[in-house]
Amino acid sequence: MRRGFLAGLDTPNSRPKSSSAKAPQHPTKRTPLAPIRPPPVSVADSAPPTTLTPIPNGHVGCCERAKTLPPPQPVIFQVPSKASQPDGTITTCITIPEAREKLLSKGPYPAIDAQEGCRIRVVDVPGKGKGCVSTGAIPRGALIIRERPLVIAPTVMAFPGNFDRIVAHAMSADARAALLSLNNCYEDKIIGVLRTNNWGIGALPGHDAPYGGTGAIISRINHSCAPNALFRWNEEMFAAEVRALRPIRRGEEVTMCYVPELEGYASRQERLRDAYGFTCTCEAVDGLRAQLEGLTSHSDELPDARLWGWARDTRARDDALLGALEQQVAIMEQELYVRPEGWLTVARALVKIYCALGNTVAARRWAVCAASYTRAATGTDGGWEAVARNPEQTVWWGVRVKAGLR
Ligand SMILES: C[S@@+](CC[C@H](N)C(=O)[O-])C[C@H]1O[C@@H](n2cnc3c(N)ncnc32)[C@H](O)[C@@H]1O
Repeated sequence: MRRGFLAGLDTPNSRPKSSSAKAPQHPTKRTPLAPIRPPPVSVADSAPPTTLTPIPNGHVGCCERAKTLPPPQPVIFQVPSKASQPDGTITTCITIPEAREKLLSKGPYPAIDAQEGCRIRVVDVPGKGKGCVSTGAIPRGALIIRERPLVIAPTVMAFPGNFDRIVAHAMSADARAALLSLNNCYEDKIIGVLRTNNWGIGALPGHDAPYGGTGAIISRINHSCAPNALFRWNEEMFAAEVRALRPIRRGEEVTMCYVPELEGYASRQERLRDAYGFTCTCEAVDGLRAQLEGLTSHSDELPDARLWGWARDTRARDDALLGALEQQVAIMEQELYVRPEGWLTVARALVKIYCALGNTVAARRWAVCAASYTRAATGTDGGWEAVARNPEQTVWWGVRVKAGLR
């Protein structure tokens, strides 16, 4: 059974409680498709690692009890310190001494303004337990919530047998109650809650290993294979952020994808069942998703050299580069695909092409798209809003026209 980022480290409590339940048959017949990324490396397949590959953004079935790794030396401490922020959420960090020093020396971290960063509320969602719905309309790229986690912990670690008790003891009564109120699809108490609710935050300063963060509200966000929101760890603020991947209506459920979206339907379902104990019934399927992987421009943006070559090539047609990009756009729209990396490879190239062609309307449209996806992924627009305002100011503007090609 392969689960999250680890396989072969099963313990009696490391399977979701309901994972043995037979999955309901999906109404449509689906063809399993090859994953876009190589399968995760199993720790059990190799010697105990000295460094671990940081997990990509997104949910992971994590915080495994490992039997084969050396005894852990976790340190548990609070960030930011109670003294610096008496009223804010204090994060209980489980890490190694080197990371502790780095994290504490980078602080004090700015306070989180709960009003600025919370456009969702937790409600009961039929068939999913609790979930989050938006309290108002949210444009693409906008901040939905910024939250300091209750706990951050490595997702791969040999946790000691008394881990639950040690962590619970280290936390304040309120934080412990908030953590333990979260959904838990495992038998283990705290490790189970972390595994059910962690979002990948990547490596910590001082420890090149994958970590996950669990938050009181962010961890209530349910999964969709066609999500409308994206998780991001803001290291400077020591906070988790969720941003909109497309415009979200007031009252709409906010969802994020717990698994790689381009992976085949069967594989996504398997991961969700194995790590989170549920079968996804959402609409997003695989019709054309595999083709996104095949389109070179999905992972490799058209290089500027090629764009310049086309822009100055008297024999090339104006639409020579547009066909593949438009095909990709059509597939992404049809498949409800919203990952910024896919859209940005297309949008950035289209801005340049339409600038070269001197097409203000189209250049602006794609610059707005690039700005909002960049904001969703990074928290800033990356300069694309200025391009959207004045595409004529870019170096690409009218290149084909100036070259006497039109
Ligand atoms: C991180 S929690 C999300 C919040 C959770 N629904 C709650 O009540 O706190 C993950 C768990 O939510 C449930 N869940 C998330 N997405 C779901 C979905 N699309 N369909 C059914 N259950 C889902 C599963 O039980 C999963 O283990």
